[in-house]
Amino acid sequence: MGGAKLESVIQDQVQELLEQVVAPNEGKPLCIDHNLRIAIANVIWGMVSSQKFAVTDTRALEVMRPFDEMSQFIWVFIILTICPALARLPSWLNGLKKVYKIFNAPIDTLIQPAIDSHEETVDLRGEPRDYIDCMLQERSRNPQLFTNRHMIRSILDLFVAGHDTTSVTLGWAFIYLCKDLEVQRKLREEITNIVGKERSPALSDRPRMPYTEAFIMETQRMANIAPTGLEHVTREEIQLGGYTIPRGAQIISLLMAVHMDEKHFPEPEAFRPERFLDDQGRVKPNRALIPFSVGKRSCLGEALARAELFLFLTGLLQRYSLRFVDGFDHDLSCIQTKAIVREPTSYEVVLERS
Ligand code: HEM
Repeated sequence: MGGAKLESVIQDQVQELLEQVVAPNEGKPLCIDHNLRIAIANVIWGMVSSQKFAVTDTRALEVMRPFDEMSQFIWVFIILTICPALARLPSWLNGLKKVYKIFNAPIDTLIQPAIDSHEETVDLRGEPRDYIDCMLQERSRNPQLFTNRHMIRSILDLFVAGHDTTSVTLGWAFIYLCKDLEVQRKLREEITNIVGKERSPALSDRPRMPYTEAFIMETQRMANIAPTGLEHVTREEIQLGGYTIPRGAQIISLLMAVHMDEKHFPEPEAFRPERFLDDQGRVKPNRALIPFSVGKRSCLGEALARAELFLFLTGLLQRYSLRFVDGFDHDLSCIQTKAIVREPTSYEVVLERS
């Protein structure tokens, strides 16, 4: 799927969010988080299948349900890790039956039917319409490369890696905007100056919007939604910072430790987009900002995530100002049960047309 098509998939979701969710709730307390989660799931599903879902349609979000409910049956995996032989018991005895049922539901109702219909309509030599087409074209060139199960698994990977990460980052961005109304004013001023009110913000506006860019960078630095990278294994012995790390060692990078290091970011606890701007107000990159990690196995969805963050934020702030409900202030605390993604505790915002 080309960049322009992906941009319009995101813009559609932003417009629907504004028209169907925000407009009817103008001036009222709104927990926008749930609708953001639907919109981001729909963007991923649009990229995977070209199917367009309305922002009130939760079918794509259902793909995330098993992962959201994982804590309920995590004990099954713990017991099977301690005693792998139990996996050979019938699934109704070792608890796996319930796990399979929950995981298979979105595969049976959404993912497999989409793969089946793509198999009937794909042009194996033509321009791929979406991710499923790309996979089918690749498999036609090399049938041994992967199976149907691999394909389903890789679609689930896109949801797991690309869903909470993006929607939670937006959730933090709204908190920072409500906590610092001066930052919000500057951001909205830049949107008005560069985009105006007549058309929707586009990715081509981005190079001319350094304050917005700096705001997103500072949000990612402070929010640290992925405090660590994924696990990696060293392929050979390396020397690092005076330590010898043997071949085959498991490595997890602490991205948050870099973002909160005052050597790289003075007064790291302060939210200051200006730290990413030079004297002339141009974006000043900092190599220590690594929310997507670094190297060959860094985030595969960085470009998509950055496009989503920009278009959702600017689309919303173009038309609305945001504030917390009277008398409320978020203390930047996170939900403790989410082990991988740092998610803020819930809050409501009031959106007023500007
Ligand atoms: C703000 C949003 C996002 C953040 C902060 C983020 C961050 C990260 C981080 C830190 C890693 C681990 C890299 C490492 O261990 O070295 C990662 C991996 C990955 N991300 Fe993202 N991500 C985001 C959005 C997305 C999106 C939208 C997608 C795709 C739809 C995606 C797909 C992936 C995949 C597939 C990997 C594994 C890459 C590999 O192992 O080669 N991410 N991401």
